[in-house]
Amino acid sequence: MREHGELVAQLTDEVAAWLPSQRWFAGKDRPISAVRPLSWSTLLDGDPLLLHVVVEVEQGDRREAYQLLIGSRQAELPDVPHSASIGLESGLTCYEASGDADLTSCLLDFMSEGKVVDGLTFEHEPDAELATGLRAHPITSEQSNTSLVYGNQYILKLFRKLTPGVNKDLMLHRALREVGCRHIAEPLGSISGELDGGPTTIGMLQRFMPDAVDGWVMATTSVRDYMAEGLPPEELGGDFAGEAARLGAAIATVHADLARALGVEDGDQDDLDRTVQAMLARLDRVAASVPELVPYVPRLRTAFEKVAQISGAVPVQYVHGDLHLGQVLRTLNGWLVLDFEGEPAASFAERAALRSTLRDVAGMLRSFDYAAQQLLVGQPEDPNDTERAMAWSTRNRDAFCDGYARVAGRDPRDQSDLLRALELDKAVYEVGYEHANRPDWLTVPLSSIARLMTDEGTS
Ligand SMILES: Nc1ncnc2c1ncn2[C@@H]1O[C@H](COP(=O)(O)OP(=O)(O)O)[C@@H](O)[C@H]1O
Ligand SMILES: O=P(O)(O)O[C@H]1O[C@H](CO)[C@@H](O[C@H]2O[C@H](CO)[C@@H](O)[C@H](O)[C@H]2O)[C@H](O)[C@H]1O
Repeated sequence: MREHGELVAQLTDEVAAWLPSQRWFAGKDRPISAVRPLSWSTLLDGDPLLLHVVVEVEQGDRREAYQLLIGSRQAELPDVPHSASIGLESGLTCYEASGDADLTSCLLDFMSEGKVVDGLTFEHEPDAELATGLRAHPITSEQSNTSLVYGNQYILKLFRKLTPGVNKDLMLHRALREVGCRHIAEPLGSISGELDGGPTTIGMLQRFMPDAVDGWVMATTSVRDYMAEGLPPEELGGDFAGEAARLGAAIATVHADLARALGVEDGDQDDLDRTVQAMLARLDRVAASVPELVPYVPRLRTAFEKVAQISGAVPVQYVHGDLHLGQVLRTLNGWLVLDFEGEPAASFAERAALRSTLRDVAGMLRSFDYAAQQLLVGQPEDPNDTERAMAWSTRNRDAFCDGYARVAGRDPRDQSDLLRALELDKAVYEVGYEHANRPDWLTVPLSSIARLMTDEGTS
């Protein structure tokens, strides 16, 4: 089909060896059996060369599509991290090019010009005028995709694992912008290609907030202060509870905006039954690959089955789907919510499904636990540290729920069975996520499950 297919085909073994060391590669739980190119586009020709490549990664019965930006030069590796090097092929140095600012500026230029380049469509949103010629650097914070910041003005997220169709992140950002939501970074452009015969979003451009700090950084700084000082949380300079309450209020506002933009449906018993089935299925799936989860399975099942007995309808709507502290940014003007893509491992249908807003509340409550516990990872067990970490978590979880309740007019803690089950379901998801992505962190969700199972999960 397009030029440079031979180079792409020759690189597959090198790509297979290189993928497992990439933070964004979500298949670290199984060996790779094959890598096959699905499509490639030449974005810059000559020396250097920039190729956009979609590969299918086969791991036993699992097949997933990932996108790569491959740079290739006759010279040695340019100034990019050593880990970017993929291999030498036909005398060319081939490397992951997202860190090569000489190559990546064309992505913004193409969006600004609204170009179609070798099968990829670059667009700006109808009312957006984009600057050109800006150089980009990849962000360094924890993330499942790869984001490039252009001149402190724009941020382009390249979705690594691809699912066919318009990405939910882009779809919900557009809907929220339509209703004037104050808590999102404005969507400005997108890149799409083709996967499984249909147009598929591969990148989204948004306004970059240079003055922003992400919630995870703020929260973990506060935890560190708390663990180091030995003072009650409210006496600390870095107390996070006020922010946690404002964050709760912002999330309730985003939920109301999503409902205004895209509607709310009355949930029924079938919805609850489906929720329980999905929780049980996820539990079985994760327990089958993570033996450490197995002892908790019977009690987790009981907590999930309780959801089917909830009386009264639980309304459903579009929600964020994977809300945590790394998905929210504190700017000078308040909290912004990022990344409405949903859980990276979920299928397209799961991400598109309407859900209870409590799912997002549960996600954020889990994140307060994570922030509190991450300092303990790899440390010898000390009950005092654990107690302090949990005190920080409880204080901030309560503040978040208070802020949410003030705006929503209903307190999420009032639906305790559903909230607890959703939190446990999220923790089960995290066990699977950590097992596949960050095995060293597996103890974080596992210890939460152990605790939630013994203390009946009061928040
Ligand atoms: N508009 C923005 N302005 C400033 N920083 C941003 C913006 N969007 C994302 N970020 C930074 O990038 C990080 C990852 O973004 P996110 O959309 O959550 O990516 P991923 O889906 O890969 O996890 C965030 O935690 C935040 O630090
Ligand atoms: O941000 P993503 O959409 O990529 O979400 C995935 O990665 C997250 C980690 O980067 C992961 O979140 C888990 O770790 C966070 C700390 O790094 C913590 O705040 C979250 O509560 C915890 O779930 C997320 O689950 C995963 O889908």
